[in-house]
Parts: sequence; C-alpha cells; structure tokens
Amino acid sequence: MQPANTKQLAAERAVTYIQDGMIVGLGTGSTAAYAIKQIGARVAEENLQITAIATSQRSEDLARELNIPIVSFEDIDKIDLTIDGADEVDEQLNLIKGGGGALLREKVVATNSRELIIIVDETKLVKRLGKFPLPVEVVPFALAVVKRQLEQLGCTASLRMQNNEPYVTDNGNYILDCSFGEIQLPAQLHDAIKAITGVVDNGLFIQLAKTVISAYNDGSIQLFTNDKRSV
Ligand SMILES: O=C(CO)[C@H](O)[C@H](O)COP(=O)(O)O
Repeated sequence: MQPANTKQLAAERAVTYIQDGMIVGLGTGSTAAYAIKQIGARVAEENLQITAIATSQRSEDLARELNIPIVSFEDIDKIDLTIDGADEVDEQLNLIKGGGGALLREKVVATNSRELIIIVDETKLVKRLGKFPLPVEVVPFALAVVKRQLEQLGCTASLRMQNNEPYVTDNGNYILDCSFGEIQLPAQLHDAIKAITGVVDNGLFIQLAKTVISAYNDGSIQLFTNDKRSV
C-alpha cells in the first residue's frame, strides 16, 4: 500500500472550510501549494466565488495560473480564512514558520485573518519548538549587529544562502536561521527578538493558529483547536 500524501490530505481537508464570498489568505510552501491547487480545482469545478491574498510571489503566481482572483490590502480590510503550513507546531499551537522564507507576509496575513488554519503532516508536531532553526528576517544593512544580538539570546545564527548568495526575501531582506535548541518560553523569545532594531520579524507565531489539521501516514486526519490538542 502506498503511504498517504499527508500534506495533500491535510490541505484538502482545510479547503473544505472555504465558502462562497470569502476572502482567503494563501500560505506558502509545499503543503500550502496543495491547498492552492485544491482551491483552484473548486473555482474551476464548482464555480467557487472567492478572492484571495497571497503570502508570497510564488503562491500568487500559482493562484493566478489557476484563475483564483487575487487582491491586495488596498482592496480589502479583513481576511476571512487563511490556510498555511508550518515547520513546527507545539502543544499550545504556537508555530515556527518561515522555512520557505515567507514569514513576514505570512504573519501580516495571519494577524489580519479572522481564522488561521495550519496544515501539517505528523512530523511537524512537537512538544516544544526549536529543533527547526527559527527564521528571523533582517534588514541587510543591520545584518552583522543583529546577528551578534541574536546570538546573545542563546542561538547560533546562520545567514540563509541560495546559489552561493544570501537568500533575499520578497521584501528585499535577509534571513538568519537561528538554532536555539528547545525553546522554553516562546512568547518571551518572540518579544525579545522583535525588540532588536534591524529585525523585521521572526518565525514564531504565538497563539495565532485557531485550528491545526494534521494528517498521518495511515491516511487519518486529526484536528486540534486553540489551546489544547484535542479533537
Ligand atoms: O512557513 C513556511 C514558508 O515560509 C511554510 O509554511 C513552512 O516552511 C512549511 O513548508 P512545507 O509545507 O513545504 O513543509
């Protein structure tokens, strides 16, 4: 028996929450891409009437290819529902995001959404965040000073590279991937990092997810809501 495509399963379940008339936030990454494809299929097959706002240029390009109408914050106020992936999810549904480099736009969209659904496979569920290095988006001019201050908070920070050049985000910034090990107090760490001048944002998403949909290799799906991981 083929193992289930867990990312696709979680994504397709999340897309069932979308209804006509909604403004939908589109996440970034391989799991979010499955959701965008499924939204495109519903637009084509059911004439689903939605507008969408994307968290990265690549998600926007994919959505446009699939004839999903795209808007910007000039056109809308609140987003009804955002569907996005994550790199880690803890038991309080705090997240590490930004493995795909889109953390800033993802957080702008998440914080302006009435509801954030996170879609993951079981490998992303952890007791405590921190095994996955925390992405921090940094203004290039401030890179060296920010790196030093981040390391004073107890991590090793490495500049994300792509094709032998620093990786540049959709916003023209760099990313420092910060290995803290187990993060004991994620909300405090989030605030301490945000307080460093030259940091644009970091990939800790504290109490932003309302629902996490996790899919398992046996094809089952579990929903976790707000404070506790219970069905
Ligand atoms: O935060 C993200 C992009 O910035 C992604 O949601 C996260 O990296 C998960 O990616 P994938 O679905 O490919 O495992």
